[in-house]
Amino acid sequence: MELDKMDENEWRYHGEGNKSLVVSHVQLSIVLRLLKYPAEDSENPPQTVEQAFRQVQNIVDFSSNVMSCLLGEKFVHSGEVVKLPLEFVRQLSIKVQHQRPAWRCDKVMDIYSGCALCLPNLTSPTLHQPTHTPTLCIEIKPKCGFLPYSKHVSQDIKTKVCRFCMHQHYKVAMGTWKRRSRYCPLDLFSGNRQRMHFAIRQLIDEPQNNLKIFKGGRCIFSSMDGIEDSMDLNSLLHHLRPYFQYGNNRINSHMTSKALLTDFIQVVVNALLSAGGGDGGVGTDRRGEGRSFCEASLFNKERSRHGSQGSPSDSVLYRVRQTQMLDTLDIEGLYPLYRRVEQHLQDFPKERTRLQMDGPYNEAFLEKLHKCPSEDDGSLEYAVSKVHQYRVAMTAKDSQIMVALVPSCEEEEDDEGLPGQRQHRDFLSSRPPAFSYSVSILDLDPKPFDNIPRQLRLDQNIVSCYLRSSCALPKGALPLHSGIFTAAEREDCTLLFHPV
Ligand SMILES: O=P(O)(O)O[C@@H]1[C@@H](OP(=O)(O)O)[C@H](OP(=O)(O)O)[C@H](O)[C@H](OP(=O)(O)O)[C@H]1OP(=O)(O)O
Ligand SMILES: Nc1ncnc2c1ncn2[C@@H]1O[C@H](COP(=O)(O)OP(=O)(O)OP(=O)(O)O)[C@@H](O)[C@H]1O
Repeated sequence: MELDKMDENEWRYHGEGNKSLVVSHVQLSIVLRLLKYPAEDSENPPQTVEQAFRQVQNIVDFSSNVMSCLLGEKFVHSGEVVKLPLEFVRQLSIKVQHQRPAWRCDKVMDIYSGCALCLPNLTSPTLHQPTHTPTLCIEIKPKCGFLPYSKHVSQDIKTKVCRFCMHQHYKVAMGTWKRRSRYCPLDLFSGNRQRMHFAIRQLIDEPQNNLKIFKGGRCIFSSMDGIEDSMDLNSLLHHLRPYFQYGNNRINSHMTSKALLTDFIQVVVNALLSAGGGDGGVGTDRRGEGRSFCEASLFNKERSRHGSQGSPSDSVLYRVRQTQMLDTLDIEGLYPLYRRVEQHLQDFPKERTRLQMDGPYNEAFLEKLHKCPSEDDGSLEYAVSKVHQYRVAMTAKDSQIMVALVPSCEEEEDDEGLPGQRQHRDFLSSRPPAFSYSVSILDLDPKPFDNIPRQLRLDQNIVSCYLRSSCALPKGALPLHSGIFTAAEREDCTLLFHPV
């Protein structure tokens, strides 16, 4: 990529989140991730070019120096900061505007700084020859995979029902989504194949912003619009069928949609549980023991109690959850420590730099994170360490897991593998067909220190909204799933017990 010869026609809209917009190159396997600003700031950029550059550099440093150490290098691609010609960025912004979902247009792309993050395109890791099968890619935003165990938790319900399941009530009440998702992160992180299968099935039913599926780098399945559902299961099945019908005894046989979906989910589960050549083994995540089931999950409680050992210790799920669990105090226990730091910074504003509240995210930051007294000794250092740990946990709770799959026969032909990535590659020896895969973790940006009060307010709103919905239901009934199964819900449960 030659930065002085950038042409907007060589880039297309790829996707966006709350704070960045991503475009992909039409030929090379790379993406550019550009910052977004609130639309009201579009006339006056909220930061200088130097600040924007620092923000993007901080993202790279946080990912490569902090998150990569915690999550494992094999899963993390930190990318590099690039400085783009402003005219290119302006033309690009005009070009992609009509493809952006309306609900994301409260923010505009940064056209002033020219700073962007250049990353490998994890959804189309190989340049396909016409004969090659396009890569299938599944992106999951799993959210928080454990129940808080902190003594500071004031509401008992938080130790029984997970944050995601409670948040669903709040999101529907606020009009963010039309329907509640029946996905529960604790099922996905459980390491129990049936629970994981169930969780992914729920994501397919109601993807919200937790699931996207790509084929050859193009998004083929997602909830593109916040309110209207634009995903179509039949079209997804149509895309998947060729991947699951080749080989062995399936060449001429017709798979039912249910069997096709079961195979597909099984391949994803295998990838999520597998390791890239590490030592394997079952997780020994003692802090989460006995608290691995969310009472709002629809998955059969008895079954889950008898077989959820946790994910293997070198799997992506284990690493993400362990990092999330750096939030040891819960926002309720953390907030007073935030106040201690905030008070100190009000008295001594210059200390913000020494304490690395906004970076730089280097080895010294990692050391602050690790060197934390086990008990609160009333010190500023304790508070700073806990705040840093909490922010790292927040990043892990908001990250995405990307699983790229290539049928393994393709892989044998093309010994180059999945270029553009440091590989976590293995063969999945599930029932046919076999896939080779790579697993990555995206969106590892630092969460601002000043966001912490918002976290507390949101936590309170989520819990009170959930408790209000519980009061409206008959005694003993948990609000997410009232126990009265619809035909569709029963169907989902039977899918679990198909022979595999
Ligand atoms: O607070 P949460 O759990 O709702 O997470 C926010 C996400 O909402 P979600 O519930 O996943 O739909 C939210 O995602 P959406 O915009 O809803 O797709 C962002 O990821 C937000 O992060 P940031 O402020 O952009 O850095 C996330 O905010 P942080 O809490 O991670 O700062
Ligand atoms: N390296 C990459 N390769 C391929 N696709 C990517 C890559 N990085 C991001 N994307 C796509 O772009 C989308 C938006 O990116 P990202 O999640 O980083 O945005 P964000 O604004 O930081 O999200 P959030 O809402 O969590 O703040 C992702 O959901 C993913 O589909």
